[in-house]
Amino acid sequence: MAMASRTYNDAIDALNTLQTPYAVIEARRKAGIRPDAASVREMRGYLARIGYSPKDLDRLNIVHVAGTKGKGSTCAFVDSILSRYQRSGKGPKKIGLFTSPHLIAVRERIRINSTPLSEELFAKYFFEVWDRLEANSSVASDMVAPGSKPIYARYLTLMSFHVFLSEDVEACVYETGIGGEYDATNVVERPVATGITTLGIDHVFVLGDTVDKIAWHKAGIMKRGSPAFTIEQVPEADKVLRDRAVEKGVDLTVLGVDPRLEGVNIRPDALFQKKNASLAIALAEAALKRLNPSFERNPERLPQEFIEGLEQVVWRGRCEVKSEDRVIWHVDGAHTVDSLKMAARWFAGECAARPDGGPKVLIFNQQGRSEAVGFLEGLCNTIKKADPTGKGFEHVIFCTNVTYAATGYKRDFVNHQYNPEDIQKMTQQKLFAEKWSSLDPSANVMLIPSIEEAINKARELAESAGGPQWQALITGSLHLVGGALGILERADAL
Ligand SMILES: Nc1ncnc2c1ncn2[C@@H]1O[C@H](COP(=O)(O)OP(=O)(O)OP(=O)(O)O)[C@@H](O)[C@H]1O
Ligand SMILES: [Mg+2]
Ligand SMILES: [Mg+2]
Repeated sequence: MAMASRTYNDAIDALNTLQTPYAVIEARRKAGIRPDAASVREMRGYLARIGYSPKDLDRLNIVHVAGTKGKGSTCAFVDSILSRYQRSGKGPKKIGLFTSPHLIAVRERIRINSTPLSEELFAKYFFEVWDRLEANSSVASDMVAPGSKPIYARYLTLMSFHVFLSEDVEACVYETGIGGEYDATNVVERPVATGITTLGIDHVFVLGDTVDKIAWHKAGIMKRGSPAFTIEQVPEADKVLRDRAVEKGVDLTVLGVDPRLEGVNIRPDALFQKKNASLAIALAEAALKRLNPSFERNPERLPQEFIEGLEQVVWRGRCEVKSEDRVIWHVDGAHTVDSLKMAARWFAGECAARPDGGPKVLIFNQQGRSEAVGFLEGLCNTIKKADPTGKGFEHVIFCTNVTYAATGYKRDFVNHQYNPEDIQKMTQQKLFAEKWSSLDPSANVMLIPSIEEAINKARELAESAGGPQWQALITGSLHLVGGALGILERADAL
């Protein structure tokens, strides 16, 4: 692709061409083609094309995190703890953080010292990788097809290595994309530590439909010579993790909630988050030990840097509250059965603390996952049960992930992986609406095409009703939540 102009927007447009189109995804699904070891071999080939070997990645001192839920939160905790050591002059001078998916803009997936890469630097590194891939298009052709480019998520992973190596980052925290064994990030051979967060069911087509199959994939990031940590898991998952650790000769520690968290203000104040925090503590301790041999773990209490790092972490789009004149918005990007239960409990708790609050409104979407209809029952029942009057959501809005009514998607959210016709016809949302009406016939169920219009609808209803502030929950998809935050903050929110 010849490109005269090389702005951030040009980079995002070029990146979007690397998305696997919906038709190809469907064809693969039908043929039963799943990622396998070829994906990591391919990443090694691309690394060679941009001038690196997997050994170069050792310089980055990577903490590698896999899991079904809580990866991003755990990574953010580790990053935040390391950054406190940096400030006190006892930690790495530059810290990299690689997470997915993005909430508001693609560039937030690659951070240095907790700050998303600037648009300028993103564009610069994006096109450097692009040019190197083209200039060396036949290098390592035994590993990867000549002239090819990595698909979207793999391109960003590749680019992150180039960014962090070019910027002399001294420690990095990496979140896996999907799974572990065959994930693009698993090109990392010598991490400083690996962590596996809570396991559950997600990405069934790629990873399998039972938690033991899923655990097998996630365990693929554990590496001999690097300490591995996980938190208590359901027995089937626990067994697979332990068996694979033995097979690989890895020292795996299974952690309970860290008793040193007593008195530390973890938000939200929920067990799942304390588990994420406990895992993050162990990972940060392992990383600090590796970076600074004089670092000593204190088994009695957490150092101040840990406490501040945990209490002051910023991880957007998870359990966020925004109060407006007429509506209190609760925003959470949960999008699996288990995480939606957590989000529902959190919202129920917030409402219970406000017994005089107004009617409850739900804005929900989950695009492209047919099983998402099954997410609704738990959400509906949790809210009903938690309310002493038995009232659930009085108004329920299903919308698409299209950001704006007039201008459509923000560029960073263009997604070719979904069937455009389904979005146009709101096929998925109609299924949600039918299901909800059967779960709660008294709810006012609405179908609204864009996020902007859905938010405005809730505002209008609350405005015309008067009375106490309404209580809204926006959940089901990170794209929905990212778009909603941009609208609620009337800005790009980054
Ligand atoms: N340990 C956990 N167990 C269950 N739910 C969790 C856990 N940690 C976080 N969640 C829920 O999952 C949502 C997503 O959290 P987070 O971004 O940390 O996960 P992730 O593993 O990075 O997810 P993704 O698959 O989207 O990358 C949060 O909003 C929260 O409600
Ligand atoms: Mg996921
Ligand atoms: Mg994530």
